[in-house]
Amino acid sequence: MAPHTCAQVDYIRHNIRTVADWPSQGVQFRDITPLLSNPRVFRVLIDEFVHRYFDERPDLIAGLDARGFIIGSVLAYELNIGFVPIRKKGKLPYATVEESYELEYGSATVEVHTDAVKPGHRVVLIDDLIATGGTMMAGKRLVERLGGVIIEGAAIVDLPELGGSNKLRAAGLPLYTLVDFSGH
Ligand SMILES: O=P(O)(O)OC[C@H]1O[C@H](OP(=O)(O)OP(=O)(O)O)[C@H](O)[C@@H]1O
Ligand SMILES: Nc1ncnc2[nH]cnc12
Repeated sequence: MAPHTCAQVDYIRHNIRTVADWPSQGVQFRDITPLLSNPRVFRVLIDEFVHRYFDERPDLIAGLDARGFIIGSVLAYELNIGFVPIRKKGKLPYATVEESYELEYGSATVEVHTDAVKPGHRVVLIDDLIATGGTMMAGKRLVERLGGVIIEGAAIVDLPELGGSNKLRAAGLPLYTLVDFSGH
């Protein structure tokens, strides 16, 4: 399938809203909700990821709570494969494994059901954004603890100045991101 063009990536970039000093002073929050509310740009966005993974035939998409659920579940549906939610602690009812990590503005623990990923399953991890990389790294560890094999981590936005994408690549996780934001 056709790879994306600059026009498609620019269209996505221009529909991400930046909110200064939210949720705390000094944070430039990259808000993806305009990508979701406009059906044309939402389709372009999802198609980017569908094209990326169509020939790869992963077994599962694992989405990170909460914004990774929005794009991850639609992507899994389009690829006709299963979706696994990696949730913030305390929301999943069955047996789980968990990992804790630091965020740009706080700390968190995520968990996944122990039967959600089978040994040898080929998994794409997806989220909206990579900042410090802590969330994606925790997702990687969870999938690998269950015996899954991660094809790639994917996100709409990378904030390279926060160092997460470099850290993840150095830890052996290939990454696919559509839009970089640096500075203000
Ligand atoms: O690379 P990191 O430093 O880990 O940061 C990226 C994560 O932070 C945001 O989620 P947040 O924890 O704010 O939760 P939300 O999706 O529920 O809003 C974002 O959606 C990513 O999941
Ligand atoms: N700057 C940012 N914008 C949106 N989501 C984030 N998650 C962590 N840092 C973020």
